[in-house]
Amino acid sequence: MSFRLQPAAPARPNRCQLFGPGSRPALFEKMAASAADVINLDLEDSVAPDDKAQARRNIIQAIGDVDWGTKHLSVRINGLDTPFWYRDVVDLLENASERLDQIMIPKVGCAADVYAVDALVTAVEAAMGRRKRIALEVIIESAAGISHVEEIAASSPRLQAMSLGAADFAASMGMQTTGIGGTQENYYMIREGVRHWPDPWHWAQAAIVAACRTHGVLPVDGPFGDFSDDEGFRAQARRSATLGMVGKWAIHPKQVALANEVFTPSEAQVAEAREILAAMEAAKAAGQGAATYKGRLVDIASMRQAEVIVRQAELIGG
Ligand SMILES: CC(=O)SCCNC(=O)CCNC(=O)[C@H](O)C(C)(C)COP(=O)(O)OP(=O)(O)OC[C@H]1O[C@@H](n2cnc3c(N)ncnc32)[C@H](O)[C@@H]1OP(=O)(O)O
Ligand SMILES: O=CC(=O)O
Ligand SMILES: [Mg+2]
Repeated sequence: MSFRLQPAAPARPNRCQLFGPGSRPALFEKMAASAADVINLDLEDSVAPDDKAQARRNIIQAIGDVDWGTKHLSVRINGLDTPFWYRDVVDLLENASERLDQIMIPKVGCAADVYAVDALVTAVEAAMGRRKRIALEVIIESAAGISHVEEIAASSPRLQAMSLGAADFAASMGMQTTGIGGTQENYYMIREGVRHWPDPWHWAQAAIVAACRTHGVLPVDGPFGDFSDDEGFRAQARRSATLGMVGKWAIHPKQVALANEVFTPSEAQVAEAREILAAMEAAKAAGQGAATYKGRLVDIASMRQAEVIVRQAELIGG
């Protein structure tokens, strides 16, 4: 381990981020009543250009009027390549109540993109005398974003979370698919005549997790478009959780329970983690750094692995 300790990511649950278009205010109360940890009110790609101004007004009003409980409340602004983003930031921070927790920046391609939003947020916060410091989250969803993922993760002390946006990522990379996340029919290997489908998102996810863990940011898996396919969602989410991601987006309310299920460690996982910690405490007391647990090696690294699971459960209240 480097002498620089790995910074901890923000200690808040982020198992599911539920999205809804800012142009459909009828959904806001339903989003607030959901079991998602994070709410993303959208001004970007789910809102048509002619509806952007009204969507901003809807969101500003709802931030103050709706009871969001303890949810982490985030608004996705428009990308820096559009004429909309600066007005999104200015209108939100001049007019929305202090209930707003976070701004999500889509299509981030380099650290300077985050710097630009941070500078504007900082200026408007100061001018308005806002007391709550707004957090930032970013979406990695372009070739530039994944190429600069590490500098983006290090770009601002406001940065709390980073998601993979599979739809725009696929488009930017020129991937031959219209699917949003999940297994891709033509991405397969053949062994002895049998097809196997590897995960085309794996490397981007692993790069995001490494960048996030280096800089104390929460790594999150983005959308899974086919909301009729529960098992497909589960499989994608389980792969993400196994790689170190803390949560996943829901683009339909039926995906919230699926994400919460996968990103909440099961009772069996937590019990096993606690048993490993106990086995290692006993080993240490006996002057040993390694022990046998259920016929397999556990050592001091196993304690760090077990602690990840116990910490996740404690964060969620398990
Ligand atoms: C690639 C990306 O950028 S993804 C992120 C941006 N995209 C989004 O934000 C899209 C979010 N999702 C949606 O807009 C919608 O869920 C859609 C368009 C996919 C489907 O909408 P609908 O056709 O209304 O869905 P459906 O009829 O299945 O809805 C079932 C119920 O869930 C409600 N519902 C639908 N979407 C949401 C939502 N996002 N949040 C909360 N409730 C919702 C509906 O109002 C309906 O409620 P009811 O039973 O009380 O009538
Ligand atoms: O914004 C999300 C995406 O998948 O694109
Ligand atoms: Mg996108």
